[in-house]
Amino acid sequence: MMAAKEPSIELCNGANGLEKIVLREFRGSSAEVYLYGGQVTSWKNDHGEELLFVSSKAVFKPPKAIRGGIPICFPQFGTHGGLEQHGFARNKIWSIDPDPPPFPPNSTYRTCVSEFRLRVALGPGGDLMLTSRIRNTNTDGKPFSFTFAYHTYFCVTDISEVRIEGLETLDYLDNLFGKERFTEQGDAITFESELTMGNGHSYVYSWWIRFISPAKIAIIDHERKRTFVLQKDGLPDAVVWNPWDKKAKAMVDFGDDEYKHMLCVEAAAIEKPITLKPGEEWKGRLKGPLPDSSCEGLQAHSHISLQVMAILFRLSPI
Ligand SMILES: O=P(O)(O)OC[C@H]1O[C@H](O)[C@H](O)[C@@H](O)[C@@H]1O
Repeated sequence: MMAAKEPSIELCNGANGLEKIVLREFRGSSAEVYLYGGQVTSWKNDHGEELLFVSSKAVFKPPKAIRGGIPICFPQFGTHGGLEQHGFARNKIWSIDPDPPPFPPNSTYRTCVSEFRLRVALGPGGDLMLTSRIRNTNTDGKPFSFTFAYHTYFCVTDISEVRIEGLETLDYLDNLFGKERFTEQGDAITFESELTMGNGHSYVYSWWIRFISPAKIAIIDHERKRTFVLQKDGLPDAVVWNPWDKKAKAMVDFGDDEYKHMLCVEAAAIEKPITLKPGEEWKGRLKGPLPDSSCEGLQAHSHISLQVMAILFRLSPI
């Protein structure tokens, strides 16, 4: 029998010399987080199987966001606002700061000052949990509003053999059809050819959905007989995305056929932006229990044995 390894946290150089943190757990599960983007790029179970998708063409070079893993979309999801697509958190070099000091009172950072702390935790059984805490640290009394998503890229065996459960009969806004609101009628979302919805509109590649409750989404990979159950707190919306063939070909950092092996299911707060008054804090959590773990296993995170880091960045002065 193999001896159990000690849990460990290691800071090392990743692709293109960018720093990353590697978390390892007793039974062999692991996770990797790049300081660039505060982005999780790998999550492996006890058998060393990769659960997240990262494109073979991903560019690990700022300012291009890393294509895959779990990019953080903040303070704006998509193009809904005046910032670049998905905001700029994924394009920042984050820093490890276990105990960030308060901002100095005479800080030059103004209205949009916010403090963002991310904790990435790997549970003893290999479950992954991401917790974002965002605080409005404005000293001028102004509120701060943002939208947010954990843009999780799951690795799937064959997209045509995947089903998503938990988003049925919910309203969704279609990103390809002028952001019109529809209600999904089907039993579960499948991707048999191109993404099609039961509303007469077909060939839908991208949409987002208001997700009311329960806060669980199951992603079933039939071919591998694997089920991811995604749990989320503080994140009422969900986004499902696969670029499909044409968009895949148009993306420089994505292989032409890689769309068959990935699926983004994103825990998000989009439809109603989060607004924080000065001093207020918001928390958004994503829990990824290991595939095939039972629902009871979702509680295992109360025994987090590795706590990685607190990450702090400040938005640019205006
Ligand atoms: O290419 P990116 O900026 O990383 O965005 C990737 C995708 O993210 C989301 O899921 C959006 O719904 C898509 O419209 C977008 O294409």
